[in-house]
Amino acid sequence: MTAAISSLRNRFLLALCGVLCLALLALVLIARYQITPILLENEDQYASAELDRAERALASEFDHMRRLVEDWAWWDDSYEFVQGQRPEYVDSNLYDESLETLDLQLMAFFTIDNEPYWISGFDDDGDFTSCRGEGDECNWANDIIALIQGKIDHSDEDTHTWLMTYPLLAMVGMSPIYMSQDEVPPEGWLVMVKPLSEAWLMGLRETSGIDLSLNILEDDAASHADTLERLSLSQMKASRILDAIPPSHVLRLEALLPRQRYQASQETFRFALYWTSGVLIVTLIVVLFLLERMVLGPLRQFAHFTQQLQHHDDNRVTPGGLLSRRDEIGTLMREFQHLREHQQHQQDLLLELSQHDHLTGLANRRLFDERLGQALNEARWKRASVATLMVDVDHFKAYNDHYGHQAGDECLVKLATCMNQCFSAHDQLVARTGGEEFSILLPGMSLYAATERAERLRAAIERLALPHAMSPVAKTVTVSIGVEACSPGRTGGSATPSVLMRATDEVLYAAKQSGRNRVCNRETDSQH
Ligand SMILES: Nc1nc2c(ncn2[C@@H]2O[C@H](COP(=O)(O)OP(=O)(O)OP(=O)(O)O)[C@@H](O)[C@H]2O)c(=O)[nH]1
Repeated sequence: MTAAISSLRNRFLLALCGVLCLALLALVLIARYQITPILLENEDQYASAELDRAERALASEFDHMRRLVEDWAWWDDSYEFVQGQRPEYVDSNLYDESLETLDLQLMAFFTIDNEPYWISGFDDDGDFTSCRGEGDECNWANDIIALIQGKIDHSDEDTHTWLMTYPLLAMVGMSPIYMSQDEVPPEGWLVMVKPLSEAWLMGLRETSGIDLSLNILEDDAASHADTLERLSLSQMKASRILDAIPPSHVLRLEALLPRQRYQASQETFRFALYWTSGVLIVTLIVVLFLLERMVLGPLRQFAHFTQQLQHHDDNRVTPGGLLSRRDEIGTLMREFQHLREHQQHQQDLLLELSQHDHLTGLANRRLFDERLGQALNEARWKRASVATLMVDVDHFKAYNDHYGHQAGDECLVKLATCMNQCFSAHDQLVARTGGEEFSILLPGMSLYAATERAERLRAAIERLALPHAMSPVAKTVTVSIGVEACSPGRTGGSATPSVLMRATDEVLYAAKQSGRNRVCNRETDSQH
């Protein structure tokens, strides 16, 4: 789990997914708190405009009613009728078909004193009645008449229209009755009551193009503000209270409206959201792909390379593709390469220092022992012999004491050079294994051959003729050499470095004991 999270790729993936989620969340929040309120406000305005339109359609019905009632009220026959002069007016005008044609429920004439003069209309059972004043036959209309009388009481001498909710839902038109030509005071009032039937409402719906309905609420405390109820995602209901009598019954105009704009806007927003999400996801994939190609892949290759180095595969070549890059990874790789080369150089130097003598540059004891061990192993396997020489400078203490330590050093260097020249084959090794003591490894060489080569070395040193005034052996610097060799036949292939060197040291000791400036091996040693 930790490894999964610590992976750079997974962390990038997580970070980019986080960014994607934040972006989507931001979009949703913008939609919720910025766009949706605007859409809802637009919807409120649209609903209000539609209610205005419905009211205008209703107003044209009022106009129609006004013209109708004024037509009849300003007719001379009507004027004379309310004066009581035209008894035939009833039969010729106020009959059932006449009212049906005009689509009226009731037509009532009032005297100027606000008393009912004549009432014609259909009762609750649809039976037609026409009677004078408030005759018993017209009792069914008493409530309507009382309401109209109340209106007449409070009105000026002008045409009025209004809506009535009780005892029936109707549109009422009321006009003073005038003579058409003469300027005379009104003689009474003509009132027409048109029921707002379902058929009328259908007509209103057709002319307005709005799904309208009129509902009566027995709640005079209802709010007069427009209300909007969102019924579903596709439909809403806008309501407005209309002025109507009596006040105890409230008339509410309701319009069922489609929510096309809201739906279209939502659809558009959803479309934008999907596209944005899509673009973000594609961006994320592209970013991840580029990241993988440009950064993570090379980094993984680099990490793999360093792991191989760690597992001691030091010879591995730094991937050329990474080295040749011109970006930061290329710089990193080149710096790493420089560091590696520097480290390699330091390592070589350390190895050199740890395996060589700083004065003479010859191998030291550590390298000599290592190479001797290898040579013995190889000889065992090849069934070959290995010879070793130990070279000691005679009376070197006296040399030092006489010529000084510095001159002693120089003498040692010259001797080392001479030994190197004498044993320069690639498998031969000259080492400084003590202060003024040297050891020489001669793989594949017999005791005899090694003794002969040792002798040549001794002579070569003698020929150097390095002055040694204090030496009791000679006037020049001389050396004593012990020679030993192990051969498969003699040692059975079981010789070890320490055994061989101890044996060599013993014959060197013998050479010293027998007078110095000589070469000794076990055979010459046994002769002494
Ligand atoms: N100048 C110099 N002298 C060294 C160095 N290493 C060892 N010596 C000297 O070599 C001398 C060795 O002395 P000894 O061990 O007594 O041997 P020796 O005088 O050569 O006598 P024999 O070996 O018995 O012939 C000492 O005086 C050391 O100080 C070195 O690196 N430089």
